[in-house]
Amino acid sequence: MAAELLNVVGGTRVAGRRTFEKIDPVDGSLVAHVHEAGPDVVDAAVSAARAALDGPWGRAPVAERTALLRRIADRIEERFEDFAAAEVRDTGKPEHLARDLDVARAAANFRSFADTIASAGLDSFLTDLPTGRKALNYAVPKPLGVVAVIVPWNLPLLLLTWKVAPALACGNAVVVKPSEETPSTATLLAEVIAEAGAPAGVYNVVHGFGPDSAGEYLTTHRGIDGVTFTGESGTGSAIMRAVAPSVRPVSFELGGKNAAVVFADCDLGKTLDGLARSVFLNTGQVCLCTERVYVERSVFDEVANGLAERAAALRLGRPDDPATTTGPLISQQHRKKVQSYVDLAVTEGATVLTGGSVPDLGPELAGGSWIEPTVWTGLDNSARVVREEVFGPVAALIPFDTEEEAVRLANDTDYGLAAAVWTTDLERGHRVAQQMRVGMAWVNTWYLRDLRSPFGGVGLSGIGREGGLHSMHFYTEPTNVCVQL
Ligand SMILES: NC(=O)C1=CN([C@@H]2O[C@H](COP(=O)(O)OP(=O)(O)OC[C@H]3O[C@@H](n4cnc5c(N)ncnc54)[C@H](O)[C@@H]3O)[C@@H](O)[C@H]2O)C=CC1
Ligand SMILES: O=C(O)/C=C/C=C(\O)C(=O)O
Repeated sequence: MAAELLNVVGGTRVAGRRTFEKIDPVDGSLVAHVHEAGPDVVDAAVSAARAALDGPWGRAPVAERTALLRRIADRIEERFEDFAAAEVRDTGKPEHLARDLDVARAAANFRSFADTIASAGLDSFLTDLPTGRKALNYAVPKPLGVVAVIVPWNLPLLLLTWKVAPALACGNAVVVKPSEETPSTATLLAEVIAEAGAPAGVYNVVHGFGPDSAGEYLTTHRGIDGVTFTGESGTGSAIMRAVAPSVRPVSFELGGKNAAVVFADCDLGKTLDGLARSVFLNTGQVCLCTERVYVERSVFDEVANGLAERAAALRLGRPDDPATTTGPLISQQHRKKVQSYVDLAVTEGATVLTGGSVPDLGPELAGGSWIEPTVWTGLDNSARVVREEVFGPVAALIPFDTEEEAVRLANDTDYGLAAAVWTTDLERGHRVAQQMRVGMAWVNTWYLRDLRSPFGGVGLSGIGREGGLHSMHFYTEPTNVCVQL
C-alpha cells in the first residue's frame, strides 16, 4: 500500500495544501502520496526553527550538540534497514548500493561533524600595536540561524545529512526540502532526530517542488538566514536570485561535466574498472560521475573497447536482486532527458560502441525508467553532448596526443567539479591533477572521500566548499572580539 508522507513542522506532522504522487522508477508503481507544503506550512516551519533557536537549543553547549549528533548516528544504524528500504523505494537503486553508500554515509556524516566541532578551535591573533601594547583578537563562532537545506534525488539521504549534520553541529535549526522525487528518507530522519532527543523545531521538513512550491517559498522567505543547496546549476542561479533581495549567504554544490584523463602508462585493468565505476555508479546519477574520457591516442581503442565491454556487462534489474549492478534513472522525465542526449550524440556524429536504447527487461519492469549504459566515440569538445551535463550512464571518449592537450581539453568546460587522472607516473599524476580547474581531482581512483577535506566546485559547479572545517565556516557567523591589553 502507498505511504502517506506529511510535512514535519516543530515536531508535528502537518498536512499540505494538496498531495502529489511519488512513483517507483523500477516499475512505475505508486510509492507514496506526498503532502505539498504551501506558503503557510513553509512559514510555520521557519517559525518553528526560529523558536527552537530562541529556546534551549540556541544555548546548547558543544558537548550537548556532539552527543546529539552521535545519538542520531547510532539511531540511523539501528534503523539501517528502514532507511535502506525507503531509499530503494524512492530511487530504485540496488539494495547493496543504498546500504553501502547512502545509509552508511548518513551515519558517518553525523559522526564526522561531531568530531569536527568537538575539536574545532577559535581563530585568535595577538596584535602588536605601535604604542608597544598588544591587543587580543578572537573570533567567536555563532550559528548562522535558520538554514534552508535543499537537496536533490540522486543521493537523497547522503546529501541531506551532509548538510544537516554540520548545521546542527554548529547550533543551527534547519528547514529541509527534499526532492519531490525522494521524499521518504528526509521524513524518516525527522523521526530519528526526534528519538535522539533534538528539541522540536530543530529539524523541519517541507515537501514539494521548486518554482511556485515549497522550494521557492522557502528560499524567498525573509526568516531564513542562509541556503545550502545541491542540484542543477540552473536551479542554483534561480535560488541566488531568490535570496538576493535579502542578501543571505549560499553554499552551492552544482552540476558537473567531469573529465577523466587516461595516460598510456596507466595500469589498464585497474583504470578500466575505476573508469567504469566513475561513469556508471548510481546509473551515472552522481554529480562527480565522469562523462568525458580523454585517452592518450596509443591506447584509445583498447580503453574505448574495454569501457564498452564493462558497460555491456552491467546487470540492470530489480533492486533486491543481489546480481543487479545498475538501477533505473530516477523518473520517466529524466529518462527522456538522457535519451534525448543519446539521440543528440548520434545526430552530432557519434559512433555508439554500446547501449543507446531502452532495454527490454520484461513486463514486470516495463513501467520503469530504464536506459542502457552507453559509450560513444567520434565527437570532440565542440559537441553539445560533450559540453552539457547529461546526468546518466553515458560517456564520450576523445583521444589526445600530449599532456598539455589533455589538460586543455579537460579544462575546456564551463563546469569545474571533479576530475580523475589515470597514470602510473605519480609525478605526472600530481602535476596534471593540480592543473585541473576543479574542486576535487583524484589520481588513480575516483570518489574516494575523506569527509574533512573541502568538497565543492568552481565555475558552474558551485560556490563555496563543505566538509570538515569548511562546513563550519558556512554554518557559523563569527563575531570578532578585539581587546586592548
Ligand atoms: N548534483 C548534481 O549535479 C545534480 C544535478 N542534477 C541535474 O539536474 C536535473 C534536474 O534534476 P532535479 O532534481 O530536478 O534538480 P534540481 O536542481 O531542479 O532540484 C534539486 C532540488 O531543488 C529544488 N528546486 C528546484 N527548483 C527550485 C527553485 N526554483 N527554488 C528552490 N528549490 C528548487 C527541487 O525541488 C529539488 O529539491 C537532472 O536532470 C540532472 O541533470 C540533479 C540532481 C543532482
Ligand atoms: O558528498 C559526497 O560524497 C557526494 C556528493 C555528491 C553530490 O553532491 C551529487 O551527486 O550531487
